[in-house]
Amino acid sequence: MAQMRMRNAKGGNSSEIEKKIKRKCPETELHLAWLQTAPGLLLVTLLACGTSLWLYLSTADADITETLVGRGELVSPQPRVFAVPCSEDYDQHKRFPGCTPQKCGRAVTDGLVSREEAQALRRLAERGLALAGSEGGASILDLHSGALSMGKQFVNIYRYFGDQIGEVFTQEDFRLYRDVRRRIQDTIAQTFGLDVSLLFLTKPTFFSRINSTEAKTQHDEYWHPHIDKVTYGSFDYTSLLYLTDYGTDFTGGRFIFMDKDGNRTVEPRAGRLSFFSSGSENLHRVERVAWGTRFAITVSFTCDPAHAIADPSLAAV
Ligand SMILES: O=C(O)CCC(=O)C(=O)O
Ligand SMILES: [Fe+2]
Repeated sequence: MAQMRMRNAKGGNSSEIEKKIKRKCPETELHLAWLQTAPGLLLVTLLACGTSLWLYLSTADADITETLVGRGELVSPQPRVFAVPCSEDYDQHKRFPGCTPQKCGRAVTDGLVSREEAQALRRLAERGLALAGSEGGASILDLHSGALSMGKQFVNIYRYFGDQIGEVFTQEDFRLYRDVRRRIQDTIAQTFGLDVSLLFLTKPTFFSRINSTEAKTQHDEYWHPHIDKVTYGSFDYTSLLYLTDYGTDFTGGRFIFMDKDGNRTVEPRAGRLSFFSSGSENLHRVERVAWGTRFAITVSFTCDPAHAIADPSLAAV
């Protein structure tokens, strides 16, 4: 009973207040009535849409993605070059005149490695990785050090498989790797205006195989943003040679430059080479692979002779 009374009293109070408001501002009612007419509804709809669009654009800005090179394009013979100002990272390392990046940027070419060569390199990677592979979604094979993902860790193929490795890889495989490495080195030197003899292959250099299997260890988490010069130390110029096609062999797995004003992507394609200066001007990540298998090789170069490595070879066996 008491509650009923209270509700009645409250109801009485609120209608009193409404009456007072209407008495003080009769135009409020008029405005509300006008909004229910056809032009009024149109105006309300336009205002609502405008506000949503503004909200969308102002929050989506940071995620705007520009495709630098799409899967369907063929960039050949000259690389497509995108200049970016060099970061100060290189000041914290010893400088090597004629090599240390003074011009920074990224470039992509489809004219350096043929689809057939890419396929031969992919077969090489498949054969090597078939010997073991990670339990999670990312496996690597480093022909220089011999590191191969196995379960949750790595083994050294040269030690673990001994002479048998000569039955998995041929001299021709290593010749092809060497030949492609030389062409990449020449192209990097030409594009960045370097003396090619001052540029050296550095480690790690590895084949990667990525699929959508759930990560089991940190080694499987390939998608984190990173700076190669920070992650790998010796890198001055990074190159990535893709061995499979985005959209056909796999989905997701695009390469993403994470610039302050938005993302810029490179869509992998078999035989496509992407290369860039390794400092923080080229912060990047790999989009998670959603479906299929992505193969690539990371081949990188240093200006510091102390970090130079020899080409991988079967002589290591
Ligand atoms: O495979 C890629 O596209 C990128 C790999 C990468 O960022 C790296 O090896 O440092
Ligand atoms: Fe990287």
